[in-house]
Amino acid sequence: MTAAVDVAAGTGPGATGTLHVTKGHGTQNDFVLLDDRDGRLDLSAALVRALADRRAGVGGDGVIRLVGTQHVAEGAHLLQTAPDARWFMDYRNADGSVAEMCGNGVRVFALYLDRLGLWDDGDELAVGTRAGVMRVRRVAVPQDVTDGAWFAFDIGRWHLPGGAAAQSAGFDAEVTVAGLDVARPALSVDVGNPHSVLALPDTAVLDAADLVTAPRVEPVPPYGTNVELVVPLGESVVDGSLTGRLRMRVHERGVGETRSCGTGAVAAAMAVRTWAGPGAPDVWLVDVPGGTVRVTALADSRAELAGPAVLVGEMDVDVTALLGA
Ligand SMILES: N[C@@H](CCC[C@H](N)C(=O)O)C(=O)O
Repeated sequence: MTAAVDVAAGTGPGATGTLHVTKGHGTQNDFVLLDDRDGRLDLSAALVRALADRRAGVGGDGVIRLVGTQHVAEGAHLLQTAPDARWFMDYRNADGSVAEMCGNGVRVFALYLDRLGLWDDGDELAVGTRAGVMRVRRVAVPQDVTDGAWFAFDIGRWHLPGGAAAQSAGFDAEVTVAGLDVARPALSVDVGNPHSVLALPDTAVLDAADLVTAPRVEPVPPYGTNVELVVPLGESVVDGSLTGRLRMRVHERGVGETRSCGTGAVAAAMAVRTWAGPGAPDVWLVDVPGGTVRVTALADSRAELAGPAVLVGEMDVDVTALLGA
């Protein structure tokens, strides 16, 4: 079913009609999904905020619009190199801002396309995003993890914006987190979107962090950043591979504290791997408040993200009531 808002009236105050939405999550990073495959909806920041509102709306950390790739500005470029990327994930944070990428969102989007009968290219599904094309496939659930359907994809190249200097120092920024006493060194990691990762000594300190208050990052990142707090938990053999394990909490740009962040898990694992130096595991299980995801370092500074995706239900939203509240 496609969106049925009165598009002539726009999607700001005064919009009318109903909007059919689906609610889903990946390790409890939750999203409101809209089917706008024909690209008729001009999704306003006001509508995103209203849908994401946990009291007066549907509730979510973000809103994901499914749109035909040919209908978005980035589409022509994406389709030139990946003509099979027919569907684009237009990702918005709960505050209405546009984000380049959402790792948990890609998996939930893939399940949504499957549910709509739009995953029609066999084993692999090409998803267009502002950070490039993600090729999603189904994978087995790792040993000792209980969630249902798992999906994996190569998230592309990650890099340290601070370059070789940041790599050898292990940090290029300082982050002050409420509830923790001092400013701590952090490493900036770009995974298509910006992240700042800081290590904490143990899980008691991690639990003491107040992430209701936005962490202060110096120097101030020009486009904002997502902040990940991590505690390395050691290494063991999982499914035959030496695997590192981390606990992570995250404060997301445009949202606040969330129960998981896929790109954040990649940034955290790659930061810890950088700090550990040669011999560090390629595979990392990242425990977040909402579950566990797996990050695998690939050749050529690429990384794979794997984790669960769940769709929990659908509803028709009265747009006038939503925006009028
Ligand atoms: N939760 C997402 C990331 C969503 C975007 C982020 N808040 C940003 O603004 O960069 C994930 O799973 O990666």
